[in-house]
Amino acid sequence: MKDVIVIKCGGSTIAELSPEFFKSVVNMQKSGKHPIIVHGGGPAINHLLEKLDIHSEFVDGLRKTTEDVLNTAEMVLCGKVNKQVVTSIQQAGGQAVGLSGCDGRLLEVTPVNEKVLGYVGEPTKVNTSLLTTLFDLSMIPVIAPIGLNEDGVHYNVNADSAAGAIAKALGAEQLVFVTDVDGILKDGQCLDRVTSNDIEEYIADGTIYGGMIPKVKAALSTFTGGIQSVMIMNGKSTTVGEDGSVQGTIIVKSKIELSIS
Ligand SMILES: Nc1ncnc2c1ncn2[C@@H]1O[C@H](COP(=O)(O)OP(=O)(O)O)[C@@H](O)[C@H]1O
Ligand SMILES: CC(=O)N[C@@H](CCC(=O)OP(=O)(O)O)C(=O)O
Repeated sequence: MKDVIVIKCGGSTIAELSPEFFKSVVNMQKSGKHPIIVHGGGPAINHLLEKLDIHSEFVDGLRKTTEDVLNTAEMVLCGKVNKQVVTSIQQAGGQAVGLSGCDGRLLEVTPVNEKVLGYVGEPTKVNTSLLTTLFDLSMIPVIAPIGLNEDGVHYNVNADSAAGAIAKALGAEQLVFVTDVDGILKDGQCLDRVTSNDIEEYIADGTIYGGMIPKVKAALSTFTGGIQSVMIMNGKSTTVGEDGSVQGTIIVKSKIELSIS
């Protein structure tokens, strides 16, 4: 769907996003685009897990999720972070509706690897008509990455995967990852151009690790959905133009390569 811009706001940077950032999202909508925010909240989840003395660890950027971890993640993402983002948009003059992937069965998932990761889900189905209905009401959807399976069991979903699946399902015009680094770094330099083969190599040799892995995987997965460009950018310096253009560093331009805009 033309004019849909999916903006994934990482937990690494969400607290630092400026009022101007949210104003630019609202202006984007006023100019006829349909922005959707998908947010993370990894550091806030870590903080509450530590307070509750619940152990958690990551495997290739995905959090191993026991029932206690799931309950904590859901409380933080849906109860706290989601409502903070909704409020920020409303303070910037827009109208926003906060949803998790469970609301309206927005994000149906299957387990990624129940044995290793527990309650971690990979999106399989997106309720796109719920999102387009919100567009018709001039609402900006703000989505927390908790999904559910066919039986209604809740799963923790990496926010990058959720954003990729939503962008792909809607045939979005653009997918933007707002995070705490300028783009994909190698030996301290931000890379201009990265092929899908490079991505495999960089994951294998450790250049791309941790939280960057779900981002590049989500970026690659959107290509089959017709996305033309995926950007990774630093939330500390992010502004979004009214036309949906984003001042950033890296664009995935085709099915196989990332390149600077
Ligand atoms: N090659 C890479 N280039 C840049 N960042 C990388 C790379 N490999 C791993 N990372 C890590 O990915 C992090 C961003 O992912 P993450 O911490 O999950 O942020 P977010 O909450 O925004 O999703 C960076 O802060 C960095 O530590
Ligand atoms: C399965 C999985 O890893 N879920 C993530 C969901 C939040 C998230 O993705 O937050 P960021 O965008 O800040 O990384 C987690 O529990 O941290």
